[in-house]
Amino acid sequence: MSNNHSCSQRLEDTAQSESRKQEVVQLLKQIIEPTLKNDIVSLGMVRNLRIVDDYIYLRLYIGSHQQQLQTEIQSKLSSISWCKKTYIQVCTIPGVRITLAVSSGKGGVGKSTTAVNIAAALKLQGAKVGLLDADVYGPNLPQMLGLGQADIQVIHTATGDKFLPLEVQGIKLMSVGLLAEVNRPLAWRGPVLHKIITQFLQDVEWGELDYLLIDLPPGTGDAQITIIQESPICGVILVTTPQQVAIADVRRNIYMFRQVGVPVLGIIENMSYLICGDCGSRTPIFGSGGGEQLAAELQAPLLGQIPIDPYICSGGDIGNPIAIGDRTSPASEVFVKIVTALEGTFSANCS
Ligand SMILES: Nc1ncnc2c1ncn2[C@@H]1O[C@H](COP(=O)(O)OP(=O)(O)OP(=O)(O)O)[C@@H](O)[C@H]1O
Repeated sequence: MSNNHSCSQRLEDTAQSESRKQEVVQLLKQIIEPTLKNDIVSLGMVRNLRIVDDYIYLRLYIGSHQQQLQTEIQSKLSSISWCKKTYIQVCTIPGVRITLAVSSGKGGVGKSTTAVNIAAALKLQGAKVGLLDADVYGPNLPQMLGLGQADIQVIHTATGDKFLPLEVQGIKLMSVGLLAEVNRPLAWRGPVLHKIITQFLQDVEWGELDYLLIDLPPGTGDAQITIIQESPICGVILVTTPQQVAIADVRRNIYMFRQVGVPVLGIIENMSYLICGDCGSRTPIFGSGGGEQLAAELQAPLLGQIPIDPYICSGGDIGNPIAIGDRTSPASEVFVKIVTALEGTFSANCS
């Protein structure tokens, strides 16, 4: 009898907690992030929302310029009669306004190449840019920016010891590859991987950045999920090639972002076509239409279609990204178009 009673009491408590949670979510959805013009719940900024007794606990993932959202949340939730207090854990990367992830469903589609060239194109437009190479399975951003194995400096700050990013071509860079021994695979697993990644997210002294681009490992493993859950990512840029098999992998990738609520900002189709040096005609070597199909499916914009260009490959090998090294090339024009769209969305370049 008493067992039945405590059981039904527990069910009642759960139902109450669930209806309170819905009430909180509805109020939070009334708070609009002014630049992105969408509510903070849909933008994935509110995570780990829990109601315990008469207290609300949540994590707020924001850029350095969005601190006022904390006050707005407190004020909005103060109207709830049963709530004694709201506890907000603010998760931000100090000094960083906009954090974006660059992701792909599978390896080798040009995700790192795209991340480096977007960073370079943003830099050329006057933005302060950082690149976090979190591709633990194949960290190659240092090479793509012309850096060999360099020592990472650690500095003492008021909030503890921090890694100092390297600076190359005006772009700040931190890479798991810089911690690895040359020619040795990074064989981190489970808790060690989690710790290294969270340290990377929290313990780098970036200074003031308009954009931090995170080059994610391909696919949907532990490393990706940790980074997405632990960082204030405003949105993800998905890189794919035009063929169907690449697109199927991106679909799995998208599911992972939707779980956390991180919005997909757009699709970039890489290796879309080869331009004939003589007549300028375009040949779709790897098929066509994949990026458009994905964009339609996701209702996200197709930000750009990057041609196959031998300079992209050789520039990547010698550390001279095409967006800097050959600014008038068709590929560079696509990167300019992509960053113009990003700046239109975030209005982050305030220099
Ligand atoms: N548009 C392009 N034209 C010519 N070569 C390209 C192009 N995009 C990428 N490449 C080349 O393809 C190779 C793979 O690119 P990249 O390393 O950027 O892929 P990735 O998706 O980051 O791979 P992974 O995640 O496995 O590291 C590189 O040698 C790069 O120079």
